[in-house]
Order: sequence, then structure tokens, then C-alpha cells
Amino acid sequence: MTTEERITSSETRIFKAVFPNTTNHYDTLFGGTAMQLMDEVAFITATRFARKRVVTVSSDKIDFKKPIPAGTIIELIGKVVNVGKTSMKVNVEIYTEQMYSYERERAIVGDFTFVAIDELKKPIQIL
Ligand SMILES: CC(=O)SCCNC(=O)CCNC(=O)[C@H](O)C(C)(C)COP(=O)(O)OP(=O)(O)OC[C@H]1O[C@@H](n2cnc3c(N)ncnc32)[C@H](O)[C@@H]1OP(=O)(O)O
Repeated sequence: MTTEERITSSETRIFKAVFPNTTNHYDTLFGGTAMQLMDEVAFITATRFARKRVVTVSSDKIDFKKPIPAGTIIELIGKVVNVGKTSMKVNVEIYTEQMYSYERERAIVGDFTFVAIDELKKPIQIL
């Protein structure tokens, strides 16, 4: 499989309903919960790309562009955007979808870097 094919096939999408247990006192998705979900989808994407053990080494700037109201659906999309020697960068976007219409907008975006490691937790080549 080429790198491009691996990038395409490892793109990962997760849907969640924004229920009250994930919201804050503004009745919007709590930022910390959003970041946890983003790290998780980024981890799954990196693992599906490398098919090796990976750990998060860094997260870049995360932009919270729009609030995510309770009672909406969110879609998280993880995509590998850069492949280094032992590290790779995964871009994560969160889209908000209304439940009863087709209205949809990009709400949060950020990048996460992962390193592939061996049994001794030492960095190894991604590819
Ligand atoms: C899924 C989870 O829950 S993981 C839990 C949270 N994460 C962790 O616990 C990881 C803790 N950190 C570590 O174990 C170590 O720092 C490791 C294994 C990730 C890296 O070990 P190091 O000895 O620092 O690695 P090293 O300096 O050789 O760098 C390895 C790669 O990471 C990159 N890298 C290291 N630090 C950073 C950083 N802060 N930002 C971006 N890239 C980085 C390097 O550029 C290098 O990339 P390349 O090989 O593609 O050129």
C-alpha cells in the first residue's frame, strides 16, 4: 500500500450525541471533553495508519471556533497530514450537526503528533 493509500484508509470518523453529561454550565460541550475525544480519534487514526504501538508526544494549537450546543450530534474526523521518520501528525476536526435538519458547521480543529514505539518504549520507524 502506498503512503497516500494508507492515509486514505486510516481516515477515522466517530459520531457522538452531545448529551448533558458532557456539557458545561453554558449548556455547550465542555472543552476538556472535546480535547479528550480529539486525542482518542487521533490515536485511533495514527494506530490504523501505522499498525504499530503509538503514543501522543505533542498537541498543537486547538482552535475552538464555534460552541457546540447540547442536543446536537458531533462528528470527529482524524486524518494523517504528515509522516516523519518515527513521528506522524494527525489533524482532527469536529463538526456539529443539528439533529433535525442538515445544518452542519466546523466547530473545533487541532493537530496531534504521535510517535511509534517498540516494546521498550523507544521510537521506531513509522513505515
Ligand atoms: C495513547 C496515549 O495515551 S499515550 C500517553 C501520553 N504520551 C506519553 O506518555 C508519551 C511520553 N513520551 C515519551 O515516551 C517519549 O517522549 C517518546 C517515546 C514519545 C519520544 O521519545 P524521544 O526520545 O523524546 O524521541 P525523539 O527525540 O527521538 O523524537 C522522536 C520523534 O518525535 C518527534 N518529537 C519529539 N518531541 C516532539 C514534540 N514535542 N512535538 C512534535 N514532535 C516531537 C521528533 O521530531 C521525532 O520525529 P521524527 O523521528 O519523525 O523525526
